[in-house]
Amino acid sequence: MLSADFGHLERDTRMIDASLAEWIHIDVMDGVFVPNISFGFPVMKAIRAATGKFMDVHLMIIEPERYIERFAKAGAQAVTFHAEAVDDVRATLIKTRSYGVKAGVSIKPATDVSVAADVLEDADLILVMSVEPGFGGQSFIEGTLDKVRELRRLIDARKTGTLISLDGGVTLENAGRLFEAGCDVLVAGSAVFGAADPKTEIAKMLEAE
Ligand SMILES: O=C(CO)[C@@H](O)[C@H](O)COP(=O)(O)O
Ligand SMILES: [Fe+2]
Repeated sequence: MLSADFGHLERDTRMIDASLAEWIHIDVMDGVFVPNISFGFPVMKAIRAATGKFMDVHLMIIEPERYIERFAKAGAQAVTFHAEAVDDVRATLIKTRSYGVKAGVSIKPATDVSVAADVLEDADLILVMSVEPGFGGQSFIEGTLDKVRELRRLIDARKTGTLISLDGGVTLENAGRLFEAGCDVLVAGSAVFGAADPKTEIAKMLEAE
């Protein structure tokens, strides 16, 4: 939703609600963990009120453990924090699950995949960043696909059922090979909202699976 028209947030949320997209992805930025500020609880609640879709909250904030419970109470169904923002990734995942939501951990492009691989048993979702977090509309970083392949192999071998989500620079052109590399979820912002027909664009991306 970062790429939505905030002047018409309800309209854009309802448009995604009527699409084939299964999840709505909410990017929360604090201007400290990343050099950009997006929005917080009131806006998230407005989005929640306009859709029944699964709400996937991506926290790009320092000290995320202070706010996870509030996001869960505000209607999030998955809450993902950044591994780089916490001292103890496993403990934060366990705490997140205790609030009754799916627990996700995200890794920045420069963060080693082992940081996520080490906690698969306690993670419902690994969010692999394929751009530097902070802004929509950036180009996909190819090197991140190796992380997806490695996580796919480990998740299948250890049967943890953890979902792999890829976030940043996803387009209709690359969606097919991202699914092929092992992604379960693709997050697309500018490619959807910048398309002439966003709903058709989403449908075509899903056909690429
Ligand atoms: O978390 C982020 C950016 O930090 C993403 O969710 C982007 O907002 C995705 O936007 P596109 O790269 O698809 O434009
Ligand atoms: Fe995101």
